[in-house]
Amino acid sequence: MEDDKYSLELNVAVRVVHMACSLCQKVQKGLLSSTSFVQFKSKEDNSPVTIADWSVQAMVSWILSEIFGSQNISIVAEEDVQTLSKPESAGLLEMVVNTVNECLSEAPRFGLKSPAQALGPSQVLEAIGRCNAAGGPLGKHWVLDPIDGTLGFLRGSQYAIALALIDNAEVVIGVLGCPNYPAKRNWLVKHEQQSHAVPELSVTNPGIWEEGCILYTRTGSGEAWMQPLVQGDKKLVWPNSARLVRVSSIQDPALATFCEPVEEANSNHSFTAGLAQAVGLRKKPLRVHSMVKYAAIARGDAEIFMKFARAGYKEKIWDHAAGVLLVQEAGGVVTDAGGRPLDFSKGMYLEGLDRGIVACSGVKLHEKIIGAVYASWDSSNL
Ligand SMILES: Nc1ncnc2c1ncn2[C@@H]1O[C@H](COP(=O)(O)O)[C@@H](OP(=O)(O)O)[C@H]1O
Ligand SMILES: [Mg+2]
Repeated sequence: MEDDKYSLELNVAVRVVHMACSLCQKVQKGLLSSTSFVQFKSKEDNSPVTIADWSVQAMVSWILSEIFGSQNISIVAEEDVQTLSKPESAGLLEMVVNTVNECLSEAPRFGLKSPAQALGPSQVLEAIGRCNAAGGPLGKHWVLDPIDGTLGFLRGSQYAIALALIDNAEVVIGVLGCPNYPAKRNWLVKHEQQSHAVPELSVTNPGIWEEGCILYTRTGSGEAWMQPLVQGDKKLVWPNSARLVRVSSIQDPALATFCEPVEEANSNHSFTAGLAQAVGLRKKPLRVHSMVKYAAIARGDAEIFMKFARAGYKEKIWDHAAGVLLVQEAGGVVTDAGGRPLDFSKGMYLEGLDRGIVACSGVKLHEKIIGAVYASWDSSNL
């Protein structure tokens, strides 16, 4: 691969995800310290959406459009603009506009340009609405989950900002912002040792949470990088003490840690418990909201991530693209439960996904899990 291929895209993506992390941290602090109504359950599946989801989507869309040209880019992102456009949402829209403008005014701190004038409501709505591209097999598509794990965000726990670039069906760039996942190595493992009874990764000591991290990678590089978040009002200096991360070298199931969603509704915990027993995993599952699970595998803090959604649920590309590339470039393997690569060519859904998703630090653990799925599927209720 040419060394500089996608380098501008990667550079912009990392900077804009830093901005998004800063935005989310501010909104999360506000959320946790007040009872004001900033949450809005609106989606068809009744999942929560907050002013931070819309604000991040508007801000990222505006920056990408400024740099690459709004006519030239295709963005596939989670949030739609309908709810926010309704007259009864005027108060919410005002909060979003203010949040977006506050964040954009700080763009120079992250090496990007602020707008000449603050954006108005119609510009903000337009930026959100522009992210309704369908994706598909041809051309370049940016894929954004403005806040993945909104439930974790609302609970003051783990969430992620995920931005990926797909080029002709291949994920070529992956950037994951993890504002509550400290850059300190082995932090997760230490946390686990301190909280035997609570397998969910949650906020226990706010002091150590201040430093989140951003992980990023480029296809074919064989490298994944981590940067600490920019603190306070400091400037982002590239490459801002970025360091290489790598998957864990543990191959013995007895020593391996497996991650899964916190919510039973999003993945069948008893099925994965059966798989864990079948392959000889001894540790309790580490339950984490959002794509921070992919970050944990890429950083070597855990070895396995499994997700088995209920039959009929269609996984979305923005929930996986960035994380999958990060794990792969950091040395790991990600497939569906049939052992096939995930197909990012079919639009917003991972069409044809076989049963579930299995991400591992290495092929040996991966083969064991896939083998156990084959052995136990017919007797499961899934
Ligand atoms: N019934 C379901 N089954 C599986 N995944 C679901 C689901 N409902 C929502 N999700 C997805 O799971 C994501 C959260 O992942 P996790 O459970 O691993 O934390 C949600 O992302 P958002 O929070 O961005 O909506 C959503 O995309
Ligand atoms: Mg999501």
